[in-house]
Amino acid sequence: MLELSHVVKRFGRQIVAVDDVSLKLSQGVIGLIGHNGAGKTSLMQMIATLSKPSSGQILFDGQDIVKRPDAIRARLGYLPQDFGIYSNLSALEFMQYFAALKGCNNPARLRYLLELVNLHEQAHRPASTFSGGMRRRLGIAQALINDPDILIVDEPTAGLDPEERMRFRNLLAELGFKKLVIMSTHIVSDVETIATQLAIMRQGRLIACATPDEVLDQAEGQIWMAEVEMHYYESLRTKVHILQAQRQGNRMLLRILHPHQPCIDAIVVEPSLEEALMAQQYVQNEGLQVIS
Ligand SMILES: Nc1ncnc2c1ncn2[C@@H]1O[C@H](COP(=O)(O)OP(=O)(O)OP(=O)(O)O)[C@@H](O)[C@H]1O
Repeated sequence: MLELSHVVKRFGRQIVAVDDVSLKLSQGVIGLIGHNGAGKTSLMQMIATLSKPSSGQILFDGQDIVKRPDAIRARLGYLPQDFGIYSNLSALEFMQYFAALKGCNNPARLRYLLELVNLHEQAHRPASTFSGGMRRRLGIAQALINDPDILIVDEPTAGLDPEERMRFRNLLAELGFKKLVIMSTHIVSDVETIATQLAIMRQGRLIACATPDEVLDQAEGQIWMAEVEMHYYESLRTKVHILQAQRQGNRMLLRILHPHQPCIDAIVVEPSLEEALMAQQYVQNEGLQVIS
């Protein structure tokens, strides 16, 4: 459905925000993961036709979206990172406003969407009084007005409380059964349970694209747990990559990233997805140091 081929986005001469990204996506939830400045927003804005690639090509159902932006715009929903609601419109009026902009005249659909995002009981309340999570859910509802095939959501869970986060995740997971949902985040737990694929970006480059299980498999045998004396911890930490250190009296309980047993008594453990992603980025970036 969506095919990116050698996509580059430059800002001026110095900044390469997206660096030679190639990717094929169909339906499901794609978790676009990367630190601040990795290039996630720049990539999403190009897919949403809000900016053009400096080079490379993005095809939607075989059509070049730079040459034919309308082809994808009609089938796209977009929730930007800084989606703000500042007016005194009620939730329903807000939806009606966006529906008019998108040429949709279907009151039943607007009611259905407010129900879908669980805001139907607040339909007449001013949206400016909504919590962060409610605003984002309203943002999703407006992004779905045209029943898009592709839904792009940029850091949608930033600033949400745990319950709102969970609701939001469930909503995106449901949508991902039928549509292509591209969700950017730097919080792994946001996509851990719902992503069918993870696209991992670092400094503009796509360093991996794999299912969560594949990412976990690749880190198998590299995450270790050890309990060590404090003085040993001090020397060990300069030689291996410590993912987590927890003090327990005079000892330290450690989770360590290493290609083989990093110290006596260390036992290999199942990686969490976050650890597996760190393993992947670490290997790509610095290489694992082998201690003798
Ligand atoms: N309009 C712009 N002009 C100049 N540089 C830009 C512009 N937009 C983005 N950049 C730069 O491009 C790089 C990638 O930024 P981008 O916003 O795409 O990253 P991101 O992964 O979405 O980060 P975040 O998680 O903070 O939103 C950064 O170095 C950023 O400073």
